[in-house]
Amino acid sequence: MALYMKAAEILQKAERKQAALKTLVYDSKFANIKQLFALVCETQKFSSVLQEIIEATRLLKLTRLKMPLAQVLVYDLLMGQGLKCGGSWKAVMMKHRSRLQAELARMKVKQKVSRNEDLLPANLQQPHGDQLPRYVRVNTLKTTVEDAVDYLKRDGFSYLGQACRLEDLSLKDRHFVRDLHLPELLVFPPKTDFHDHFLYKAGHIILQDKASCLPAFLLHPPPGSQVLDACAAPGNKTSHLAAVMKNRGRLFAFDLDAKRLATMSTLLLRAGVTCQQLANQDFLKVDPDGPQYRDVEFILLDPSCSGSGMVCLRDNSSADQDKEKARLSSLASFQLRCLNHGLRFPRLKRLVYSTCSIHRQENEDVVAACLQQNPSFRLVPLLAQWPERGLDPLPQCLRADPTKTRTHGFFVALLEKHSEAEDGKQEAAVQISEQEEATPHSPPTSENKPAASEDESEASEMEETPTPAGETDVTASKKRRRKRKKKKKNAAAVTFKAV
Ligand SMILES: C[S@@+](CC[C@H](N)C(=O)[O-])C[C@H]1O[C@@H](n2cnc3c(N)ncnc32)[C@H](O)[C@@H]1O
Repeated sequence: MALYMKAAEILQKAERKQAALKTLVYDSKFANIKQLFALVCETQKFSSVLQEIIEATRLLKLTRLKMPLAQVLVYDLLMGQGLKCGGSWKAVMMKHRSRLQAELARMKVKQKVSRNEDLLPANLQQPHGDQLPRYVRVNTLKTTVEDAVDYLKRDGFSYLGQACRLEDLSLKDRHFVRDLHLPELLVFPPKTDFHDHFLYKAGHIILQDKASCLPAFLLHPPPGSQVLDACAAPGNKTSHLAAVMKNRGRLFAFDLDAKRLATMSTLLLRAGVTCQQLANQDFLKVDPDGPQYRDVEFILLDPSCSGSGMVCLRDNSSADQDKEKARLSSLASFQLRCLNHGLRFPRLKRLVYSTCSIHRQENEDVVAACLQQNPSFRLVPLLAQWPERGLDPLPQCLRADPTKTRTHGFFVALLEKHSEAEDGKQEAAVQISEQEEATPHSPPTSENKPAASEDESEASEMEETPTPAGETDVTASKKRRRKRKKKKKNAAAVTFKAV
């Protein structure tokens, strides 16, 4: 019953606009956050349907329930787990079950539809959280993709190989594939639950939406580098960065929220991350010229945003449009300040900016304003084969979207210092030689083109990868010198532990 009470409390607070749904769930300290989050999201999504059922059956009058709790209970009874969590209200609700079911059936007949989904207003009928594939990032700090695949096969999942098209990500039963864009990502049918799985509990796999894996993949700091994650908690991208860096180098991670940072510390420990230095600090107050940070070359900036891309968090109410406008404008100005601040780090080479927002105001507008204020930086064109581009005039950036990319809504831009563009190809070559030779997908640097290939799947594997075969001898010898230099640097690199 605690689950239902807590969900009702959160829905009521969200209705009063006390905070975003996600924040309320996060701050609730409820034991099973995932379960609570799913219940709250779904109840909110169906709230107009649930309200109609409750009113038509006069449930509030007959039971003395209040609307938010009634909505949660009716949702779980008719569309969810069937009130498996029990509690004192279960017996009461069971008495009214037939009438509630009959009312739901009557609504479907009236609207000539067969699924609960079809009762939703048109703007809510797009794919949502639990219809998206379950993405699983293999944590290469603890295992390999091959070993994870073998383990999952032995566990009864059926591996269909490498996906070649987006359609291959529509999976059923216990089938799974390797993602077509991100090499360490496995894709399962929606709602596949790994929370009790050994690989998850042991930190061998991380449950992370595909779009959210893009920033670390695209930034791709080489092992041994100095990297900064500006707004880091709860740390999925931080652990991904550490995996890309092979735990070598230094990874500064900041967050303002002490509680989220504490959660992050636990997650990083489970993921086997050792190169991090966490700080409960305002990123905007970090001194870019401070001696600690003067060698920072890569920054991941994933600041607070409206969360409008998170499918189950989409607020479809038309109320308070003025408030929403003001909120977006304040978020955008915070995001721009963070971005400008990030570009002040003296040795910065590349910065990746991402949001889980679908609003132009928080995405292209912020990046365009920043580029105007920082002419020494430019955008790196990202993954040529990614189907959803940044809005005009920034097609170099990526957007993600449930229908076009089968992910939550997301935005990513990669900014690079002009001077870096010149040796971008060499840098990429060094990175590639330092990664496993066989790594199928490599992230882009500026100006490189997808390698030509007649085989479509091979082309997608070689996406945005400069062709090492095309290097001149001079490039190759520079590469060797750089590699030797880097090896020396790595040997001297200090590994920081979480504080
Ligand atoms: C979108 S979340 C980051 C998610 C994270 N990158 C991940 O992948 O797990 C934004 C985070 O920024 C933090 N934050 C907001 N303002 C900040 C600031 N001025 N300095 C540092 N962190 C900040 C918030 O507490 C929140 O945890």
